[in-house]
Amino acid sequence: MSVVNQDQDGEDARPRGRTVRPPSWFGGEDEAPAARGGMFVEVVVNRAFDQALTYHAPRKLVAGIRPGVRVRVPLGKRGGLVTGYCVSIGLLPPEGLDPARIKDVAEVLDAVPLIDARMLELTRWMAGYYLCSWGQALDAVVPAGVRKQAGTRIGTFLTVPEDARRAWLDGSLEKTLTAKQAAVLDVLCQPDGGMLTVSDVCRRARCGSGVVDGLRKDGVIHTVKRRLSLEDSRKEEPDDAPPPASAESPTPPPTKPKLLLTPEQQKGLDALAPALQGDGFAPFLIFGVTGSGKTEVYLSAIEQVVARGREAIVLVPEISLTPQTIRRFRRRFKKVAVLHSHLSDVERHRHWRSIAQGEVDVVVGARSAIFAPTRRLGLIVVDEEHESTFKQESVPRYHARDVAVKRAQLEGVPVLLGSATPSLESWANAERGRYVKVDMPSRVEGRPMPAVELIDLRHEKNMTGGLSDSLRNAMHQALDDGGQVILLLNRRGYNTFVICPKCGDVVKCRHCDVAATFHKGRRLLICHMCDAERACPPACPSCNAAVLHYGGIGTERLEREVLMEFPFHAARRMDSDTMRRHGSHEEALAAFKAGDVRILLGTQMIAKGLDFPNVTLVGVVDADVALHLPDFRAAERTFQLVAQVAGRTGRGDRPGRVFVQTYSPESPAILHAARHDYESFVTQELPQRAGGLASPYGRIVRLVARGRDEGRVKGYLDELAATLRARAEASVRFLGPCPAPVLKIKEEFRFHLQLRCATAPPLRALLRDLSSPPAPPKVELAVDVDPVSML
Ligand SMILES: Nc1ncnc2c1ncn2[C@@H]1O[C@H](COP(=O)(O)OP(=O)(O)OP(=O)(O)O)[C@@H](O)[C@H]1O
Ligand SMILES: [Zn+2]
Repeated sequence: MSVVNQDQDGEDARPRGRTVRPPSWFGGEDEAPAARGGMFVEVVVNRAFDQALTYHAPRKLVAGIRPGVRVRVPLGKRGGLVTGYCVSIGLLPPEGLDPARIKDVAEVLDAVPLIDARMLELTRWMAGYYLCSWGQALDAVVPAGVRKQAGTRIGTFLTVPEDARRAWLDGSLEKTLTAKQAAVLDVLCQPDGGMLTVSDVCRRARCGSGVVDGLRKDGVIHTVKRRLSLEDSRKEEPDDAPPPASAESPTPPPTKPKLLLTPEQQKGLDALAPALQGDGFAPFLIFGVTGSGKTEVYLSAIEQVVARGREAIVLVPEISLTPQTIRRFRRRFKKVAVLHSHLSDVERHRHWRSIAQGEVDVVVGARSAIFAPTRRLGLIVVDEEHESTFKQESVPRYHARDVAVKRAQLEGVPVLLGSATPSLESWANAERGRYVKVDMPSRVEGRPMPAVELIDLRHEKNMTGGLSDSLRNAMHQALDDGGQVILLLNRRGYNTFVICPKCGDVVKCRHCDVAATFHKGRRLLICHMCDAERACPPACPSCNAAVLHYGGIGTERLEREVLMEFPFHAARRMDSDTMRRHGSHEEALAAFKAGDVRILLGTQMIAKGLDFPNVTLVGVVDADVALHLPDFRAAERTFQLVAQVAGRTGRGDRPGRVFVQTYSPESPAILHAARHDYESFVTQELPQRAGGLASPYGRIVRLVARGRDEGRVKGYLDELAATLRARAEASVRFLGPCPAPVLKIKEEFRFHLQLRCATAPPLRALLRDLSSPPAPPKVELAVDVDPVSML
């Protein structure tokens, strides 16, 4: 039970409206603060500015204040209270600061620190690296549910003050009380009477609450308010609270014996062994083709670490948090916490507490699980390390893989980055000797990689509904042979654009500068940027021509084609339109696993990580979707997507086939993906990056200004760019400012500026302070370090 407010009684009795003592500026009439027995604390608040602020903790708060607890402190001219994190404590104020001008901490919010010293260090690194404030980084680390103490509540308890207790014990008090009042005192002065609510006391003393009220008015008993811990809050309100989301999941009985590692897996594990047994930072890149059994290596590595009494954090992309993945961990470890984005605040708080209390061995989760408050971390694993979803697209714009490497370094533990298609950044780090590369070049059980055929769409005559004759025939064959089929089309909706054949205008979203997508099921045009809907216009909005042409194929249209062509085989579409409901993802994958669904079609959510042995055919309906985006990673993304989806087949006893439909069969990304040849792709792609100082040869910071007034946004970014140019070292290269590839989103115009440099320090020095010129009203500036999205 954590005590937040030990003030006896008073709390309730105080006249309403009286607030906490106003922040005091130490005036001349007071003694020096240190002389009053206080301490000086550095506090970080969630504001855009970077420094920690110094406050004075008065003597009564000193006992409860420690680095990592949250405090309420006055901020600004009016001294309104804000919440911040105490990051350090000292007896003396920082040099040069007039102690007389230091304000008081008003309240300490946490009984135990929410973050430890290493997390403080990690967040400070994040602030410096990602050019955000320390407070913003701290708030990202501690989940909202923990900050709000979701699931706990404040209870009111009765106590007997010391003088009354003595009077009760020597019998002098009893004479002045009625029988019922005496019964109440009797209950409260019992050894277990320390933490009872009014209703507890009334029940035990068999009296009404009026008796208690009378005693309170007479000052014989007092009330205290205390925040109940999660567990006690639950005990107090059994009907109110949801059943505990157990961090310790019921462990399903092991249905399969543990796999015997293949020689290649064993070799990989042997390469990790010294690091797993040692105490030091050791980063590895596990480069293993699809189906090489990387997960098995992670599991064995984690076993070694858990056997030493340490904990492991495993990061996976959110879409890979499938029941299949979770089962694989739960079969092997008793105490697994799964952190996914559907957790309620209360569930997240419970997981967080049980991890912090050392009750969990393995934390499996998406991006933010990298901040899990483990006590004796022994290993971090980042699976599918190339996935762009590890990057957070709001402040702090961190990349969980890179934070994982930093955290491993600070905690002195090994970190495993695994992928069949590593990011070029990680690959370059391995080449430069920063990471140790562990190769797993073949599939388990000697299974061959699937044969890939490229279908050149320029020569295909008979394309309906997105399927070429060859792909169609291959599907028939695979299904007739009892196999299952995966079809990837990374574009949802029915038609991807609506165009006027007369004037050539495309119907756009009313709020964004993008073509609206036709969703036939809903008979609407929908914007994929802002989700705004509009009715299908009866005529061209620009020239009023009566007939509009609907073109471009999305998953909804593909589904219709598949249903018509294969009416006797159950098909399922998986995209964010059909998978809205919580649990629908699991349900669809279960039906596919059971063989009830024979054709699985969808967007990238079906392309990665799935392990279904009966899939004998994969079709990539349009490999070019991302190939021509204005983004230096377009080729890399295309390669990864095609190689990953191709890897979903041939994972069982039967060989797999892959058909890739493309208009660019000579493009290196597609050609090398078809040959499962990562290294040739990289060899070809890296030199393209070097010249432009693109990552991994250069560090990039992208500044995006946005606002409703186009001229103002443009003017501001131009001015900012000019200011920065004047200050920048010669080694910093400027790209822009110019309109962002998507000029307008949700009525806001966007301009961007990229700064590139071979090393990070000149960029950081340049961008630390972006306060001048100040952004005009209603213009926002986003600073994105190591940007992943360029649109
Ligand atoms: N030693 C082994 N013996 C037999 N089967 C194994 C062994 N190791 C792994 N497997 C099986 O091989 C399949 C692929 O393994 P896993 O999912 O770990 O591959 P992966 O390298 O993570 O692939 P991907 O990158 O494509 O997701 C799984 O079904 C797994 O159960
Ligand atoms: Zn829109």
